[in-house]
Amino acid sequence: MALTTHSEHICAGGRVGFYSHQSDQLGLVARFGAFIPSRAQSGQRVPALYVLAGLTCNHETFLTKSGIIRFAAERGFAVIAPDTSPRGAGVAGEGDSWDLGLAAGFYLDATQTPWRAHYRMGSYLSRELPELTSTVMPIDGERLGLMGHSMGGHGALVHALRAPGLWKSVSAFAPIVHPAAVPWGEKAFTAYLGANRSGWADHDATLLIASGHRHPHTILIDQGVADQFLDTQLRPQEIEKAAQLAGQPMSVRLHEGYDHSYWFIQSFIEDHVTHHAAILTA
Ligand SMILES: N[C@@H](CCC(=O)N[C@@H](CS)C(=O)NCC(=O)O)C(=O)O
Repeated sequence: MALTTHSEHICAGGRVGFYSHQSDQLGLVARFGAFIPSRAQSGQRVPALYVLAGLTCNHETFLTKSGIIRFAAERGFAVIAPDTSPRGAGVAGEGDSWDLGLAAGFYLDATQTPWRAHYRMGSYLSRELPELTSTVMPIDGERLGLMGHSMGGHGALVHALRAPGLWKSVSAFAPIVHPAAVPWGEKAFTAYLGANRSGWADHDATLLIASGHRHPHTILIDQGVADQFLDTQLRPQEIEKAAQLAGQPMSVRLHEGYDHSYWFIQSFIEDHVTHHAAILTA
């Protein structure tokens, strides 16, 4: 459980830091970012928001660009930002395309050679990292919320629907809601999970809801209408339809003019922190 500290900085009265550790699940050194609010300095354990970034990003991106830290500080929330894929797995060609391999781990455990040895971000996120952060940081492991952007939005929805007892609250920005039916998901799932689509349903939020998975709290989704990936990769109407049919509480908000970038996230991040706070501090 030893952590290596790469840098730490005072921010919004708390501390933001970037760390690495030897991951059992990944079999490699893994990096993550964390914000610990000042409230935790008095020995109090605080709720944590886990934030999952999208394709091409890393463990720094969400903390740096979303503007979340100021709002987390006000609420007394920690923020934990995992990386978006293993690093150093040595899979041939893993850096060749931006939507597969490096920075494109899709928050799942690969079952296919050559990915399966190290591409285990699913178990890393659902088990190893929460255990680690609740052990070495003043975090209350019973009050964890999960949010993400794009590929990270997919990760947030899937993990929260599969483990609502661990992830007590969930929200997403421009998530890939139905990866089994869009090019990003089809490419990644074929490589990581194999061509047999029957194994994909457990990794697709729309299909999870259709097959009976539920989250007890409202799922908040924000989506920009000028997002360049809206119709090809994201299609929030798919999960909205599934949620309506299933009776899953969900709020899908469409925002005219906003694109896929962190400028969009920055514009609505406060609402997401408020959404999580209403559940985690109830
Ligand atoms: N590289 C892609 C875009 C990738 C992209 O937009 N990634 C999103 C997540 S899916 C992101 O947040 N990128 C980092 C950033 O905007 O800072 C392209 O050329 O179209």
